[in-house]
Parts: sequence; structure tokens; C-alpha cells
Amino acid sequence: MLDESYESRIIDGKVLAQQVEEEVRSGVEDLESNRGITPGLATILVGDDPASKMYVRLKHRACERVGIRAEDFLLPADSTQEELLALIDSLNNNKDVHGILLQLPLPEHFSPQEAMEAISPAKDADGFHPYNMGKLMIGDEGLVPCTPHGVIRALEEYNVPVKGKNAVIVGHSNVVGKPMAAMLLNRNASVSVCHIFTDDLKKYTLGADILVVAAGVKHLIKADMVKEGAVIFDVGITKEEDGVYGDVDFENVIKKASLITPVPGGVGPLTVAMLMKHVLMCAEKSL
Ligand SMILES: NC(=O)C1=CN([C@@H]2O[C@H](COP(=O)(O)OP(=O)(O)OC[C@H]3O[C@@H](n4cnc5c(N)ncnc54)[C@H](OP(=O)(O)O)[C@@H]3O)[C@@H](O)[C@H]2O)C=CC1
Ligand SMILES: Nc1nc(=O)c2c([nH]1)NC[C@@H]1CN(c3ccc(C(=O)N[C@@H](CCC(=O)O)C(=O)O)cc3)C=[N+]21
Repeated sequence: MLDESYESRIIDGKVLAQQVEEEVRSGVEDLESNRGITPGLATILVGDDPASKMYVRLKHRACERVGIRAEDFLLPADSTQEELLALIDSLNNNKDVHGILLQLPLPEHFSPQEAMEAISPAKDADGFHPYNMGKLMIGDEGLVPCTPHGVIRALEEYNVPVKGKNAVIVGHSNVVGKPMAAMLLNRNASVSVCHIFTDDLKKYTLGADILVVAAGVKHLIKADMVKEGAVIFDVGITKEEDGVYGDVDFENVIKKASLITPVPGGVGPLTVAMLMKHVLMCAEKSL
């Protein structure tokens, strides 16, 4: 048997992200020279969860690379929902702020749903507002969630056909699974959404031409669960002392996949790049 190298099957999220960021940087320059507008992102971090702090830092670094002005708003973990809503209200009314990102999760005593609804839909760079979610559901994709948007971008870059294909999503969260399903359905895939109550996960995943896994369970997907030639996106991130792990047993699954994202260096960097794109979109549409 030939000693095959699997390198060419890896979707390099960092390279794709660089490409997206390049587009954003040039869009930012145009907006500045034509309209004198520098796009601005306000991030809100409540409490001091180390992982959340790291993610916000990644977003700020990306802003620096593309020329977006970023401002960080920190609220102590014991602040109130009212204080958070007041901050969101002031950012909604600040014309230098084009995009608002409320880092999730919030401490227990907050209502994330109410807070996300308080963000002006026009500044909703995350695409989490019910208005933007509703538009996505009816096929009018404007500001959509960054992670599924990144997956769609990768499918386009690699010319992966979607129409008529079997797409399977593992995980039905509001931020990844559900919007991912809507975006693939909008492109006429046959979509199945699996979750904790799915009785035979393998039965579904084996039929997937496109498999998106966002369960947050280390190595949930093994090689015997995937179809030969499948295109696989691993969204999950599990942090352990010795490293960061995805939901897919990458080392073995790559032997069957035609394309696959690694963790780290896959969907994560692309998510951040799509956020930059969304802030630019918000700024371009601002008056
Ligand atoms: N790379 C990136 O940019 C991003 C990565 N993430 C990561 O992706 C993962 C998922 O995040 P998120 O969507 O917010 O997840 P949630 O934790 O909100 O949801 C996880 C989903 O997976 C389902 N699930 C859990 N265990 C299983 C299982 N054993 N079999 C089948 N389904 C299962 C859950 O079902 P049920 O609800 O029924 O329990 C739920 O729908 C996390 O690891 C997160 O860190 C998230 C956002 C962005
Ligand atoms: N309002 C809101 N919007 C989000 O988009 C949002 C959020 N809240 N809360 C948390 C999740 C998670 N998320 C990630 C972003 C980047 C990487 C990323 O770039 N990860 C790198 C590094 C991984 C590591 O070392 O931990 C990688 O995968 O290569 C991961 C995860 C955005 N989220």
C-alpha cells in the first residue's frame, strides 16, 4: 500500500482567516478614505473567566490587524443585569461603535437572552439577535453567527458542493448548531441535526457528506462513525492541562475524510475573522 500523506486534506483555518482579514482590511481602508469612517467594535466581558478573557483578547488582536478600533468594556461578575443593559444602551447610542459583542457565557444571575435582545440589531456583529436569527431562518442572511458563517466560507473556498448533499450537525445550540442548520438548508442541503437525545448518533453521522460537530465532547466522533470522503468541521473545543482537543478524533478520522478542520487552527480563527467582516458590514451600513 502507498504511504499516503494526509496533509492536503487539512483545512487550514489560519490561512483562510488571513484571507478574510485581508479583505476586511481593504474594506476598512475604503470606508476610511471614502466616508471618513473607522469601524469600531465594543466588546463586553462580564466577570473574569480565563477562557472568555482569552477569546476577547483574540478578537482585539484581530481588530488591530485589520484596522478596526476596538474598545473593551469590563463589568465585574457581581454587577447587575440593569447595569449591563445600561451599558448596552449607551453603546447602541454611540455612533463611533458599529458592532457590539457581548462575550458569552455570562455569570448565572444574568439573562443572556434579554441582553442579546437589547443590542441594536444593526450593531449585532455576533448575529445572535432574534431579528437577525429570524432573517436567517427565512433565507435572508445578513448578520449571521460567526462560527457557522466561517464554515460556509470554508465550503465556498474549497468548492465543496452543498446542494442536495447530506449535511449532519451534531449539537443544536443557538450559537452554532441551529444557525448552521439554517445556513445549510438555505443552500439546499438535506440537513439532520443531532443532539444529546439522538439515540443512534452513528446512524446519522455515517450518512454525512458534510459533518459539522459542535457538542463540546472531546473525540466524540471516531473513524468508524464517518463516511469515506466526508467533509468535516470540528467546532468543539475542550481544554485540558496538556492541550486543546476537538470533538473529532482527528488522527484517525482524517484517514477517511476528504477535508477536515484541525483543533486548534481550524474553525476558531475563522470565527474571529468572520466577526471582523461583520463589524465592517455594520460600519458600511451605518449612517
Ligand atoms: N471554534 C469556535 O469558534 C467555537 C467553538 N465553540 C465550541 O463548540 C462546542 C459547542 O459549543 P456550543 O454550540 O456553544 O455548545 P453547547 O454546549 O451550548 O451545546 C452543545 C450541543 O451539543 C449537544 N451534545 C452534547 N453532548 C452530546 C453528545 N454526546 N452527543 C450528541 N450531542 C451532544 C448538546 O445537546 P443538548 O442541548 O440536547 O444537551 C447541545 O446541543 C464547545 O466546545 C465550544 O467551546 C463554540 C463557539 C465557537
Ligand atoms: N458573544 C460570543 N461570541 C462568540 O463568537 C463566542 C462567545 N461569545 N463565547 C465563546 C465562543 C468561543 N469562541 C471562539 C473563538 C475563537 C476561538 C479560537 O480562535 N481558537 C483558537 C485557539 C484555541 C485555544 O488555544 O484555546 C483555535 O481554535 O485555533 C475559539 C473559540 C467564540 N465564542
